Amino acid sequence: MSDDNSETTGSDEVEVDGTSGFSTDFENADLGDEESNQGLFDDLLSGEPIFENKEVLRPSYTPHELPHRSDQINKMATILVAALRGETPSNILIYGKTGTGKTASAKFVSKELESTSQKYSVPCDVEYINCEVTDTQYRVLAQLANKFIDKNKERIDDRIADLESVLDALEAYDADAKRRRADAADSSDRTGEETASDPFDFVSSEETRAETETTVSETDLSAGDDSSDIDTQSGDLPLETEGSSNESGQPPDSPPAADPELADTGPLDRDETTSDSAPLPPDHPLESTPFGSRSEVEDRIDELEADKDSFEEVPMTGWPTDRVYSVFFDAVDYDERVVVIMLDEIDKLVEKSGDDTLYNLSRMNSELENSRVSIIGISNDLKFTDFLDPRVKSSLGEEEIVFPPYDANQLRDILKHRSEVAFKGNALSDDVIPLCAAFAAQEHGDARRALDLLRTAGELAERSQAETIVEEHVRQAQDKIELDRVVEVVRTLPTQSKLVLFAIILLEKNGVHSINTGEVFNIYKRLCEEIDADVLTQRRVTDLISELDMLGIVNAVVVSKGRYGRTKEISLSVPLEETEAVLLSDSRLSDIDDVQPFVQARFEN
Ligand SMILES: Nc1ncnc2c1ncn2[C@@H]1O[C@H](COP(=O)(O)OP(=O)(O)OP(=O)(O)O)[C@@H](O)[C@H]1O
Repeated sequence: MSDDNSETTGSDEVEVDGTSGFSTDFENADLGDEESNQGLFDDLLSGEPIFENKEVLRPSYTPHELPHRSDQINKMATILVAALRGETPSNILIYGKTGTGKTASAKFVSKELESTSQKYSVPCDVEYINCEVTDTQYRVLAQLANKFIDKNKERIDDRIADLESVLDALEAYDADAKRRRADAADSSDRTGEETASDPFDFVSSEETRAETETTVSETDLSAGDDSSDIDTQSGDLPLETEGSSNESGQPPDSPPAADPELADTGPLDRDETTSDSAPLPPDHPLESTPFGSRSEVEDRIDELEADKDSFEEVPMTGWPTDRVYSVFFDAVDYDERVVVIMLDEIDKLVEKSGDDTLYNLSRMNSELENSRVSIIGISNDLKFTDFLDPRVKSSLGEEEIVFPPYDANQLRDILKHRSEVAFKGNALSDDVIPLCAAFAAQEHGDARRALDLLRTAGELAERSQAETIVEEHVRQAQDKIELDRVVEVVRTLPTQSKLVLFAIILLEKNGVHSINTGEVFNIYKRLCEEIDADVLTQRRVTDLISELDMLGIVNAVVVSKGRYGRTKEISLSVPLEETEAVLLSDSRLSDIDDVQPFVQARFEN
């Protein structure tokens, strides 16, 4: 490239001189950009977009409405309402095939549960874990421990803020008292009369309530409980447990704490130094608190700060599991509350690391003092409980909720709801939703698949700059999704299976129909030799062919050959060229250059 400026600017008209060189270059660069823009994006931008909001068709979107799931949602709510009464809800196992709305429904219910618990100031936390991602006991416990530590810290901050505002109120109250005292002294000086007693003497917050023998009214106590139920040593207010429910005299559905903020200051706030006489005046800032003096409030703040500092986050690896468990346990039990732990894809956790996590979680309640834990397990494998310890199995499956597959009509409703938000006014032709619903219902009533189809059809229509989505787009979308699935399955096959599949492809490519196992085996052997791979026995290769059949990549049918016995006839069930391309993208298989001779040699053995 030349150093000459006039050349690099690409325009002869531009003069470059020592003084104006910079600005001329700059202007020219703009011009150059404009000229070099070939409108790559302009065409695409010019078409009216079909989508109003594509995000609502993505799996990550949580819908506000879940048609055809009200039975399951109501059943979950009926079980979980116990948490709002301070009782422990039964554990729930949710089953159903993929895409039947299990996760969406469980998340919907837990959102409602949390917001209702906030509305009534009943402490209840829901934690969601996807066990496909978090699939060992260590990781599950560490993630839960850290989440509860964060929640505890947040609550402590709220409590400290509440207590600080009590201190502020005390200060203002004292200042006011002082001022009024001074006013009173002034006026008595002026009248020359002696004040018999100072009406504000006893209300100064500098003095302890113990000194003035004041008391805390019963409504000051958290959750409106009868004070006789409070362990005056620890200040704990035990949650109702089986058999002991209602011993506190609090009806299960009684309204929550009269003053949530102060109830929230925690079990330790109950004051042991209070006595029964001489109540504080009703407008005193400590009147509605369990504290007897400013210093008690300050001590409580210090205590909370110390608690906060004592929490130690669990690292994602490296600790012994029992230490992680104990941090998790303490974090959960720090506060009085009901905790619902939602374990999605719970079968993956059991498959990967056994049932220890579930065993530990399900026996926690017998040891927890302040809180209670309830588990919701979600699985699309109906048989995973067969691998569980019987104790875990019976504890986890206290309640079971089944999510049946959607039929085509139900899928149609679901798609209709979403499409109203997802697409522009007339973007859908009439037959699109019924066709997407029908395809997905054939699959196994999978709403995710139906939504994917609709979104992909929309994208294909958008790409072809069509104004409306039509049936053809849905069919193309179906092929594309199917191909994407095949590509993913083939890409992740083990090398030996890839070699078997490659052998089948080579035979098909060379016009061999009704391929039998022996033919596949001969070509497979040659391919192995070519890339120096171990050669499996013909019996193993037959097994691999059956696996490919189960994955839907090949079709293997047993046919009778009369007196020659029975044989398998194998054919490819996926598009040949695309599958071959995926196989050849594997670096080992791409070493095979000229495959023709192998196929020609197939009858030689
Ligand atoms: N009744 C419904 N109404 C609206 N959308 C739904 C409904 N059921 C499922 N969906 C949507 O279908 C998709 C899949 O649902 P979800 O993730 O809840 O399925 P799942 O049963 O948990 O599947 P998996 O077992 O594969 O996790 C999500 O995008 C969800 O929003």
